Amino acid sequence: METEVPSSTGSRWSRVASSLPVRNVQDLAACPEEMTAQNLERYIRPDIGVLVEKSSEVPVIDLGKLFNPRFVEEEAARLRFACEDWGFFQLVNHGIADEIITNIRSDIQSFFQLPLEVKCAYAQVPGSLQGYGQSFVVSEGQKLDWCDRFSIIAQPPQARDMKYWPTQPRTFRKSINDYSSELMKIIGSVVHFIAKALNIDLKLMDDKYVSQVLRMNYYPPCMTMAEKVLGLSPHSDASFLTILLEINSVEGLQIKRHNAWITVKPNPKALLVNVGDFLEIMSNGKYKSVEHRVTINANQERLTISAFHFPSLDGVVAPMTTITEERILYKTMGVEEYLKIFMSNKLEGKSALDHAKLS
Ligand SMILES: O=C(O)CCC(=O)C(=O)O
Ligand SMILES: [Fe+2]
Repeated sequence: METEVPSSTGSRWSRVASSLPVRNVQDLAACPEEMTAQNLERYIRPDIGVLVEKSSEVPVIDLGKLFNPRFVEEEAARLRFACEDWGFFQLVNHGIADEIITNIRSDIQSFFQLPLEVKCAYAQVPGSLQGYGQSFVVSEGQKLDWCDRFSIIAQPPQARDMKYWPTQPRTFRKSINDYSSELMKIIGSVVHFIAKALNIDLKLMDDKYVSQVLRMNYYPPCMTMAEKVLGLSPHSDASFLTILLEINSVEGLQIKRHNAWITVKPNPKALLVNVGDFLEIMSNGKYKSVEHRVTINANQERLTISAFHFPSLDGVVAPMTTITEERILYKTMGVEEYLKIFMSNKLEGKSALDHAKLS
């Protein structure tokens, strides 16, 4: 492996996001004899809760309609409602070529099928955010997620450590690169319509989505106690906007709504977009960064790729006084400072957003 020192932006990211090492769950789940009560103890949650609603549909937004003068007004109103009321929407007619989606799906599946040592080797990038395993493991006693993740910085081009990106499967770098670039275009369009909906100058949002971190999530099935573990603990995203692609249409994502957990039905044609903490702060709470989590299946694995879009680490995010005549509810937050709070053990059960709220 090459040992060149990654770019300074890369190492700054890694200072923000360090994690304690834990065992890979894909490996654990593949060894029935190791699925002992003792080995599973750190994953079992006493508090999963059963308030699950199945019926409600996450709003669907058609990107084609937003670009069509005949439909734009109606569709923009639906976008506004989705961001205010749900914090989530399914983006259809997004325009990414089928081939690009098919390739990223197939390469992520192949990547997670590689032997553990191979995947781990790709993760050993000194001073970089790139990593394989679980993020956010900050204390020895913490409950663990039933999930393995592989993260990389994908944008901006000068900050990514492309030379360390996996070369297996052979087409992986190209698939990641193509998918990442397409998302940058889409996010630009979505932000354009969000700025319109909020009635603010688009320029004020230009710098809010320049960085993109991709996280590929692998949730193994858990035969023995699927209903007692979580793939991902409840959280809101410390991003401006997140775009999720479900790789294999296996259910698992739940959104908190009116104090119940709503299971999102996979839609292979859609990208799932959600408002992150930075957009909540910027919109002075008008748009909501909603809590979500991932549950586990007994027999089927689930795979997804999350794309988190952020301002640059040097940036700040402040509530836009023009959006609202109401009282300012959030502090001006440095992006790096906020991410450090989000990923640190200083939360003491509070959400990172609480640190951004003015009392
Ligand atoms: O994998 C999923 O369904 C959700 C992932 C997610 O919420 C995240 O990566 O922040
Ligand atoms: Fe998330």
